[in-house]
This record gives sequence, structure tokens and C-alpha cells, in this order.
Amino acid sequence: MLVEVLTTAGRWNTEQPLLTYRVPTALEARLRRGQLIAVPYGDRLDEGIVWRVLADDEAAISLLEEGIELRDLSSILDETPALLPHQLELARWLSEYYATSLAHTVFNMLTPGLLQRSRFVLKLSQEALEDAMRSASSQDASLRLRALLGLLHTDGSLDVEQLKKMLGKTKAQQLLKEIKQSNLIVREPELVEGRAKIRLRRAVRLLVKGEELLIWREQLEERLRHAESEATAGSEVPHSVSASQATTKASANPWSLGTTASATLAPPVQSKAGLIIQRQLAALDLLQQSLNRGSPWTPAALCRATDLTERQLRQLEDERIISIERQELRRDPLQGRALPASQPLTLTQEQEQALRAVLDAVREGEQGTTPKPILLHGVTGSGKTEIYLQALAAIIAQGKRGVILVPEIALTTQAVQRVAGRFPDRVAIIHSELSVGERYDEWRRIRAGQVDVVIGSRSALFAPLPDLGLIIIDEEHEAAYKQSELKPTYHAREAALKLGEILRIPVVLGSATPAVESYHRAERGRYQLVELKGRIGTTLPPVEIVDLRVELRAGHTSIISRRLHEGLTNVLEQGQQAILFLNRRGAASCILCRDCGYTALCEHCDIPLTYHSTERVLMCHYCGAQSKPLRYCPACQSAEIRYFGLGTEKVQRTIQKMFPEARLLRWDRDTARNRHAHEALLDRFASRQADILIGTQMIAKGLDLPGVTLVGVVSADIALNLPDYSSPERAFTLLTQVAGRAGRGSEAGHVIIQTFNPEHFCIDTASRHNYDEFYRMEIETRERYGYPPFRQFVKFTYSHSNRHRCQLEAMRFSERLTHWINRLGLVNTDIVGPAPAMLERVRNKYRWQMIARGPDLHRLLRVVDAPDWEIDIDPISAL
Ligand SMILES: Nc1ncnc2c1ncn2[C@@H]1O[C@H](COP(=O)(O)OP(=O)(O)OP(=O)(O)O)[C@@H](O)[C@H]1O
Ligand SMILES: [Zn+2]
Repeated sequence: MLVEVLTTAGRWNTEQPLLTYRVPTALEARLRRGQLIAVPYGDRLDEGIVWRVLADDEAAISLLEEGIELRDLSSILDETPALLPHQLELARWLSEYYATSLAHTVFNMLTPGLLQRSRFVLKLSQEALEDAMRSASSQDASLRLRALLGLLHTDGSLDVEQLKKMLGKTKAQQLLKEIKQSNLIVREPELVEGRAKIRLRRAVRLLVKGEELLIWREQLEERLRHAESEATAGSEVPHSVSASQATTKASANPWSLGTTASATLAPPVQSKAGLIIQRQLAALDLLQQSLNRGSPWTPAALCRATDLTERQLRQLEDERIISIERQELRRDPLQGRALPASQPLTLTQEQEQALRAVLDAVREGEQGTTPKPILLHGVTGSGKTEIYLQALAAIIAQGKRGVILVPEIALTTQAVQRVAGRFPDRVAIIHSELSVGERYDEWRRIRAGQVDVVIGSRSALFAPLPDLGLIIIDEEHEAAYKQSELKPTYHAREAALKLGEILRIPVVLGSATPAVESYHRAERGRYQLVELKGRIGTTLPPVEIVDLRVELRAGHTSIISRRLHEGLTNVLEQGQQAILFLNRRGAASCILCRDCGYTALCEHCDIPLTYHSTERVLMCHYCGAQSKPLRYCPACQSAEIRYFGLGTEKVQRTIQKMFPEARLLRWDRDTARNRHAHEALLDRFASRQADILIGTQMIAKGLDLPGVTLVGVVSADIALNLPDYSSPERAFTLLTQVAGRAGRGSEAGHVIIQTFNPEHFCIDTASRHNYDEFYRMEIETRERYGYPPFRQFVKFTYSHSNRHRCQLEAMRFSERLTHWINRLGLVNTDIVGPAPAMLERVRNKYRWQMIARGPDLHRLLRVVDAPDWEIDIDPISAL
């Protein structure tokens, strides 16, 4: 039997051929696709993954004919495959579509820290082991070699890298040469375990049970009485805790408090020997109680609780009453989180229909046709989550399992609570803020089939969940589903669609504001569109637009308009809650006329220009065109041209001054650095310990807080003015989602949007919660300018510490691309740029980029060889 293996050897970022190895007969029966194995590679040992198992005849013969000698694989590192067959198939697609080497793609699908490192160790040779005396006193050995021999005698082995560190490179080389000549030490290749490890801890286990335990206890008690009578000859025999008392009435057990303080309840024991026996009895009681509790005692904790020393505890081990062993300690990311159990709700008619659509699609797949993905377009608060939960419950009842992807930030908050509360103990979580160990433990639970649902961020798609029957992507429009910097630059939605195709299972894409691209696909019939048009038991909140130009003209210069001030006053008086939202991204970069709302746009791209203060130019970050900064507004001649920017801190200060009594909570990247901080902030606001929440785009995501009746958007404009073709979509989505946080409870809510651009179609349509109208206008623009989804984009980025070199390489590369476009005869395909990236200088490196646009760029990608360039395929933004 032969196997094709992807190995960790060599450079992952260039395509490596699959290596073929022979399978030793002893391993044949155990070998599976997707298993991690050790293989010889040169004189090293490397880790690999079984890509394909080949029958002898077909492959071996042709290889033998070519005169290729095959080596045996060394061992199976893990019996349970790390990737399932459908995931290997997904990997193949990802690797092709996102132009990333197969090895790189596959190894990046594994849980972090899993892969083992290859190294060499020095060990004593057989000869040296057999004749230790002679080897140690070997005449012709140098002093160093003798010292090393001594070390190996005590330690067994030494890492060659370690030796180099100890001696320095040259001396180590000399010594290694000497080693080679002597036959006392051998150099062996080895693999070292990765960072992901099982956490073990020592635990005390009760070996005897029932009747046998009672007998033991009686014997101990007998010994206790004996010890006592010896110590206090003539006095009354003290009686200690009796067995029946301890087991039947746990609450009355004086030891159940885990301290010896309550020992005074029984007559005091006098002798030292008696005391030890009494403490041992207490330890038995505690162990017996913990049997039904599930969490075992560590020896240290048991000793602390009973005042036994470890030696005294070990006496029980010697007598074979207990054993002290190593047990796995699971690192549970949900530990300590309140997860209120939830029951299925009675669905509304709309929800019922949506659920039926999903389950029909499941059935279709079972009957052998690939079901269409479902785009679940439901307004904010229409109860999409409940549909997901019931769809999952239905497939679980059929013995299948499901994955639900949610935006990163939502993972730390409500989504997890809802899912974990519905399927207690049957949910695993995967996201980037978990520690390597937590992820590893969750990953193994998933792989072992111990969970029915995996909830996670984009990489959760790669968890080896068996019997996958349904994939749900909540908030499918979210940018976080795209991996932009690291290879492969995949979009989780696209990967999920591919998995759905491979497995013939439905993929449900849910959103109140579907990506323009997704809606377009639904229109063209690639997805089945299912809509939820109304909220449950309430209506969408009315949205009021405040024209900041009018405010200014009336002499009101505060960042909080009079209407918003009024709204906040009301909320505070009624004891309700408000959210104030502002978008800080790209702050201080857009140019705006405060009189007429004019923004400077590139004349070639219809995209807002960015001001570069160092060079004092306005620049289009899409095509690179530059122009002089403006002093007067070209539209109304006003001198009120401003660079707009505003931070959460400033808003907080202003609000605090206006409402000194109000309890404010600020939620942004500075106040919530990790998931615990997010949880804490959310808990505080949800439990009404604050009145007003001020935050950036983070707070727009999926929060369901019934106490919130007012949502204020401090400035809608920055979101509109990012120099990117996708910025209208982002602005609309953001405004609609933020507005959707108001009035979700029993009290009616409303929304106030402050803007200098009240007529802007994004603001206008968002204020009417009108997705369809927004979509019509946006798709028309996209078509007119050939933006996605009408053409594919690929973004190429180059960085270099020298600005000139960076620019030069960018120019050269752009010429090469253009050359290839012509050679290949790619129609309707061109290059925009090169231009400096939005953030031109990052960590002391200049960045230049360009965008290739065309109906299908894969032919181009196959011929360009640009290992030094970052290549983002289907970027979510042109910035
Ligand atoms: N059938 C039902 N009966 C009663 N209440 C329901 C029902 N379905 C959902 N709800 C409640 O309606 C509220 C909104 O639901 P949910 O948070 O799922 O909305 P959503 O569609 O995900 O919204 P968003 O897109 O804004 O996140 C929740 O508090 C939920 O408990
Ligand atoms: Zn331009």
C-alpha cells in the first residue's frame, strides 16, 4: 500500500509535489486519509498528512518503472484523522481558488499548535550503552566528548540545537565531527510535540466501592478506636463519624465543609495516630461525595481540606484504597459563564415558513440533489436566531450535526449564550481569542463527536465535525468572514458554499442587510431567497434625520444636536437606555463642506479623496490620481471645508457634561481589549447598570437588548466617505444594523441619525429600513463602473522599507500584469493603480497596491509568479 503525503518539509508558500511513501504492512489496517503521520525526509523526520491512499498496483508500478525508490512512512502520530475527507476536498478547492499551495492551505486548517517540529537529538549508541565503563573512559575521546557522554548517561538525550547553544557554533561543529567518527553517540531525527497539548493534572480516585468500602472504613475505625484506647487507656472510647452517617446524610457530614474546623462536633481525638486515621476517613468521605460531582480532587486540594500530609494520603494508596493518577483537565471556554437554559419558542408563521425551507433543503440533499443555499433576509429583530436553533435541533434529531458561524465579536456575547443555552453541553466554540489549549480541547471534543453544534468564527469551518448536516452563517454580510492578510485569503461564505456542495447540505446565509453580492446571487437564482419582513411582537423603530448643516446655521455647534439632546433627556427621565454610535474608522481623513455637505470625489472613480498631510495632497486611493487640497468648496464656494474626525472619548466627555447624572459606558477597542472585557461591558449594560452606551461599529453587531429605546448615530458621514467602492454598502449596513438595536423590547424605540448629507441615498434608505431600494441603486452603480460582482477584483500589495523601491517594484509589476493580460487576451480586464495603500506606511514599511479587475482573473493568477506580493483574491475592500 502506498500513500500520497503533504509534508511540513520545505517552503509551504511554494507548491510542493505530493510525496509518495510505502506503508509498512503492520500499519496498513490503521491508515486513514487525513491522519497525521511521521515520514522520513532526507535524513530528517517530518510531519505529514495523508492526502490519498493508493492501491499498490496502479501507482507503485508506474513509480517503479520510473526507477523511483520509495521509503516507508515512519509512524502514525494520531489515529484519528485531523481532517475529514470532505475537508480535504475543500482544501483542494481553496488552494486552487485562492492561489495558495496545497500544503499551506491544509496545515492552516488545523487547530493552532498541533504540528510537531522536526529536530535531531544525540543519544548513546548501543555499544556505549552496553559498555558504559569503557565509553566513559575512552582514551582517545576529547574532554568535551567525555563530558557529553556523561551527560547522555544521566539525561538520555540532547537536542543538537541545544548543544549549539551551549557550546557556540564552531565548537559544536567540531564536537559533532568527532561524534561522527566515534561510535559511541548516534544522531537521530525526532519530532517534538507542538504547543497544543492535553492538560493533565493529578487526581485522586477511589478504588474501592460499596460493600468493600464499608469494610475498609470499619477497619480504619477499628484502628482508630485501638489507637485511641492506647493513648487514653481507661477513658471512654471516642466515636468518630460513622459510615452510614457520612454517606446517607451528606449535609450533616462535618467533613463536607472541607475543613477540619468542624471536627469539634465529634469528641476530640487524642492520639496522633488516631488523628491521622480520622483525617484519612474524612478524605474517603470527600472522595465518595465527589463521585457524583464529576470534578475530581487533586492530591494537594484533598490534603489541604483534610490536613493530611501527602505521605499520609499515600498510605491509602499503598493500601490500595485510592490511586493517584493523571487525568485530563478540560479547558472549557464557557467555564463560569451563565448559560440560562432555553426552550424552543412557538414560531410565527413567517419563521415557520423559513424553517420549512431549510428542512426541505436538508431533505433534498438526502435524496441526492444539491440543495440551493438559502439567503434568509430578515429585518433586524425578526427572530432569525430562533430559526437557526430549531433547524439545528431538527437535524440533530436525525443524528447529524451543524456549524453556525457568527462574527467574531458576537461570539463573546449573546450568540454563544443562546446556542449553548439551547443545547447544553453539546456545543463547542472556536474563535481566535481562545488560548491554544482551549482551542485544542474544543477541537478534540468536536472531532470525537462529543458535540452537536460548533459555533465559531470563520475558521470553525475547518473543525473536523463528523456527520455535518447544516451550515449557518449569521450576519453573512460581515467583513470578518474574509481573511485578508494571511494566505489563503478565503471568504468563509464561499468556503461554506463549497462544503455545502461537496456534502449536499444546505447553507443558510442570514442577514437583515445581505451583502450586495449575495442578494445579487439570490436574484439570479443561485440562492433561494426567504424573507422575514416583520419584527416579532413589535415594529421597526422610526428613524429621524437631523441635518447638521441646519444645526450649524442656527448657531448650534455641539456634536450632540438639539433633537438628540431631547431624546437622551427623555430616555434618562423614563429610566430607559440609549446607545450612541459613531464610526471612527478613517476619522479625520475625509473632506467635507460643512455648509453644503459636499465631499471631494475622484473624477475617475467616484470615490472620496483622502487628504495626505505630509505631502499636502488629496489622493484617490483607488487609482492613484492626485489633486491639490481645497480651500473653498467647489459646490457652494464656502470656506467651511473641513477634515472630519471624531472619537468616542470626545463624545463621552460631551455627554457627561450635558448629563452629569447619567451613567455612561464606553465600548471601543480601548476599553474592551479582550473577550472578558467585552463580556463584562455587555453584562453591565444588559443588567442596566448604565444608561448610555457609547461605542464604535463593534456595538452594531447582533445585540438584543430590550431596554434600549433610543439609538443615536452621532455622525453618519464618516462611514459614507471612505474612499472605497464598497463604502456605500458598509454605510447602509452599519446604519441599518445600528438602528436595528432600538425598540426590541416592550417599549417603543426610535432612532436619530445626525448627518451633513441627509439626501445621501444610504442614509435615506437606511432611515426607511428599505433594503430593496438601497440594493437597486447600489447594484446599478456597481454595474456601471464594473465593480464586483460584475467583475472580479484581485488586490496586489507590496511592502518595502524604501518608498522609492516600493513604488518602482509596483510600477514594474503592474507592467508585467498588463503584459500578461494582453498575452492571454483577457477581455474587459485591466489594472487600476499602482497607488499607495490607504495606510501607506505600516510598521516602517511602505505599501503600494494595485487592483486587477476582470470577469475571471484565475488565468492571470496562474501565470503570475509573485512570491513577495500579498495577493488578496476577491478583497472585501479596495483599500
Ligand atoms: N417565535 C418567537 N416568539 C417570541 N419571541 C421571539 C420569537 N422568535 C424570536 N423571538 C425574540 O425576538 C427577539 C429578536 O430575535 P433575534 O435576536 O433572533 O433577531 P434577529 O433576526 O437575529 O435580529 P438581528 O438581525 O437584529 O440580530 C429576541 O429577543 C427573540 O427571543
Ligand atoms: Zn480615482
